[in-house]
Amino acid sequence: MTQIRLRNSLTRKVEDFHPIDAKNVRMYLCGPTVYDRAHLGNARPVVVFDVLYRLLRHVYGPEHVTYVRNFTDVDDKINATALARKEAGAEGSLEELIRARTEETIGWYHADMDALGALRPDQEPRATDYIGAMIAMIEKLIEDGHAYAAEGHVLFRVRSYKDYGALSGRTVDDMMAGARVEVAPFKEDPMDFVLWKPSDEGLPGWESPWGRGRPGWHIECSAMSYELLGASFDIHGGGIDLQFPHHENEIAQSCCAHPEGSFANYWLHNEMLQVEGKKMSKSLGNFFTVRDLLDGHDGEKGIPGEVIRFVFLQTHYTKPMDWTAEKARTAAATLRKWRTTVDGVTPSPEAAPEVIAALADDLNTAGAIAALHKIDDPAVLKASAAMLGLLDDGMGDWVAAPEADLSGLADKLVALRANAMETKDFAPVDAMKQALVAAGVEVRMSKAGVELLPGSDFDPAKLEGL
Ligand SMILES: Nc1ncnc2c1ncn2[C@@H]1O[C@H](COP(=O)(O)OP(=O)(O)OP(=O)(O)O)[C@@H](O)[C@H]1O
Ligand SMILES: [Zn+2]
Repeated sequence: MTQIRLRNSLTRKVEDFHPIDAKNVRMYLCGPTVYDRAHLGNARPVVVFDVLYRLLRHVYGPEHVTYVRNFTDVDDKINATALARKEAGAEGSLEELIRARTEETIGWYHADMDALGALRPDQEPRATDYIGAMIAMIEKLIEDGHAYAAEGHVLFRVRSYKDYGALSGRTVDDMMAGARVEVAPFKEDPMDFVLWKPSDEGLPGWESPWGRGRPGWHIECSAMSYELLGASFDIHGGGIDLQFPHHENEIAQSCCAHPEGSFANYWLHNEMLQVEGKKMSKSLGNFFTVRDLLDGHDGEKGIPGEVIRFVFLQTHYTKPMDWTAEKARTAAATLRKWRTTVDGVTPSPEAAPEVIAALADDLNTAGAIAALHKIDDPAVLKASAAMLGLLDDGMGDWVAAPEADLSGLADKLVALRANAMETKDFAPVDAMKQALVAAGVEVRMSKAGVELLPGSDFDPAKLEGL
């Protein structure tokens, strides 16, 4: 059996992965808060953990892996969008408008992530369906002295959990110095965080032993993962931005409420998609949505989901990355070439061992892509690309047969270059290159010859007159 190795944020080391039960390998990923369209950064964990899911299914068998990703459907931002609609004159109660907003957003999320070739998780629990489980967990924490009720709130007593900070590798005092902790009169300690809080009149709320209210964000994941995966499971994932405080708090809650378990044994964090060195995020306003990119926006043509996926996979998940149009162009050219090769081919039963080995080595997706480049057999290429969610028959619509005769143009460019060598006037070569690039064709010139590869924005009409 292939030995998977993963970088565990808990130990900060790449470790051999040993599941608790090879017949039921269990993974939990923090999902989106469903108040608006996902931005491109939100898609990175989805693609990264989709590759891990595919690898686990390959190694342990598809029926032996359980992948859970939640929807956070209770949140101030959801309430705010519904309130704004109500104020704008929308029909229905606020509750109905909130429900409509979350339903709509979940629909968008599914459509966008499907377009990126991500498999749906086995379970996609919604927080609002698990409020009872959250209340039960909070009651247990109070009973055991790890939490206390005050003024309609329930707070987790951070100093009651001695390992708090282990995931981030920092002490409580260090964390306090760096974090924006909310000081409130009802808190015993500023580090204590909310498990339950009162709901304002007219906003969603549930009856509880502490009055009408709603859960804090962190307890949602602890309760849902416990209900669906148990007190101990294998892998917990999310973006590095969630490591503190969200994941630190999840660990504290789960380990204190269920000391019989270990919660998650391996923690995996993806690095951020950045824009000019800063995390793409809603709050910084430096984002574009996955849908904008897929459909095209601001005069730019749309980028196929498969191309977006390929661009993500060229950077290791532990490294920050930028999105650039240039990366998309090169990715499209490669995919187009491969798609021509595998057209109509039945995939071989086995993926190439080099591709599996690269993925098993802490999801070395760039290494796996490099291995794909070396495969000669189209049937093996197709089977191997599937490990990365690429070259799927259902995702190839964007590759229309190029109507223009690119090989004729390549010959012409070779001739122009030969002539330019004689005359020392390279202007005609440059002009033709520019025209090709403007038509969405990638031009690769080497001593051996010229290769012309149509990208995702290839427009044969622009080649007229060349
Ligand atoms: N720029 C990014 N790059 C990679 N992953 C990201 C980025 N921004 C958010 N994520 C991840 O997206 C997932 C969903 O997060 P969440 O719903 O909290 O995002 P959000 O609140 O909409 O985003 P933001 O952080 O922009 O406010 C989380 O796993 C988070 O780590
Ligand atoms: Zn979570």
